Amino acid sequence: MLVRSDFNVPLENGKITDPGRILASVPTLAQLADAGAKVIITAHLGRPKGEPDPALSLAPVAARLSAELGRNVQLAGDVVGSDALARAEGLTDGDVLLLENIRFDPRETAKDDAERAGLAKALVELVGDDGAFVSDGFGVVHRKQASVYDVASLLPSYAGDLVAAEVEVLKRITTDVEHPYAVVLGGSKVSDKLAVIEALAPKVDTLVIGGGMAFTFIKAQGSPVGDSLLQEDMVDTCKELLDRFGDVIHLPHDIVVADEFAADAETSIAFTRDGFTEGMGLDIGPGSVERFSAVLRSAKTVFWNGPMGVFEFERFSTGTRGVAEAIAAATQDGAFSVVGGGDSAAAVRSFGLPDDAFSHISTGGGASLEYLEGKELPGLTVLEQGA
Ligand SMILES: Nc1ncnc2c1ncn2[C@@H]1O[C@H](COP(=O)(O)OP(=O)(O)OP(=O)(O)O)[C@@H](O)[C@H]1O
Ligand SMILES: O=C(O)[C@H](O)COP(=O)(O)O
Repeated sequence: MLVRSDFNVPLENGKITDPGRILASVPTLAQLADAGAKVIITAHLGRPKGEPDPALSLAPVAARLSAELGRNVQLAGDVVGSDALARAEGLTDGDVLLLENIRFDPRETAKDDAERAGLAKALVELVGDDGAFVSDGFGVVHRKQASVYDVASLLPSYAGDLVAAEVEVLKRITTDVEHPYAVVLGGSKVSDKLAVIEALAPKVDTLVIGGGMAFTFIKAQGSPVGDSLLQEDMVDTCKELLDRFGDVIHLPHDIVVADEFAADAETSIAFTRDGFTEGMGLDIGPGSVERFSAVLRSAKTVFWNGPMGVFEFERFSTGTRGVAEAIAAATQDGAFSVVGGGDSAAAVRSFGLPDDAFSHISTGGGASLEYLEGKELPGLTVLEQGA
């Protein structure tokens, strides 16, 4: 049995700082192993450049998964090479084998269909032609990649329990949504996530934008943003979005500016209307936290993806904490709230907020967003079409 999981967890000095995605994957894996399947798991970590990168090895994941499953999880030394093949052949019923980071193989993310198909075939060889595929990495179902998409057309394929549960929750915030509906976007995957704004803006009452996402908009408003994260080629798109949806989009009006990207950086507050020419914006400012919190507290439905700042550094975590607390307060007042994304979930947990402070903590960031956008998710479509 081949299982695609999403173990793309945050790491700090080789240590997993939030095991949420691993824990969410355990029930499906335990069920399969308990039923006596020979379980071969494929997953990615980070964005290696199509070649092995020891810093992005799945070794810490294998160790944590072994502990959570209460079974030894072997880690193959390669993706689909001789070690993976030998280990796969040696599996007995109930054994669990984790393949090394699938993105160490350039075919995983190749644009060329034939290249991806080559890797998918190699994965099938590991489980044998009479094997099956369980797609359980919800966070990655928006990627048309070999281990998510192509392999599903070669084997009988099923959605795992995690994927099914995530889709169920997201359905609830795409149909008959209770208003006011607020979506909060932040984080660093600017080019991925700017594209969803056009689709989401007409559906929501409020679109709060913070984190690295905000600076392309601030530049579009005509203010300099120093060395902040910026998607230069999207500045014109952001101008258009502000023209069309200016009444829905809420941008930070103040920013915490750091003199360098460091935990102990010197900081100052800049007003967005003036901008700043030196340093980089690493958090939303205190005035923005207050304004964003006020609007979020009165929402009846909230979806949040992407931290408001570099929350990993205490000094730049205030904005993310403020937004998290406001959404938790709205939830307590009866709002339906979903927090999505590896780092967003990690942020919430690092503030000591319990998971049940929100209606649902999703393992999908980009995947959830694209689902809400109404986009077809290749990793789900291929399951519906069948092998
Ligand atoms: N102003 C900023 N400048 C640079 N990085 C930022 C800024 N604000 C937030 N970030 C970084 O964004 C990262 C998280 O962004 P990301 O878009 O990956 O969110 P996510 O919740 O993990 O969603 P996904 O699951 O789609 O990856 C964090 O590591 C955080 O430090
Ligand atoms: O973190 C995520 O959103 C998923 O694991 C997908 O990762 P990716 O954005 O690098 O494809």
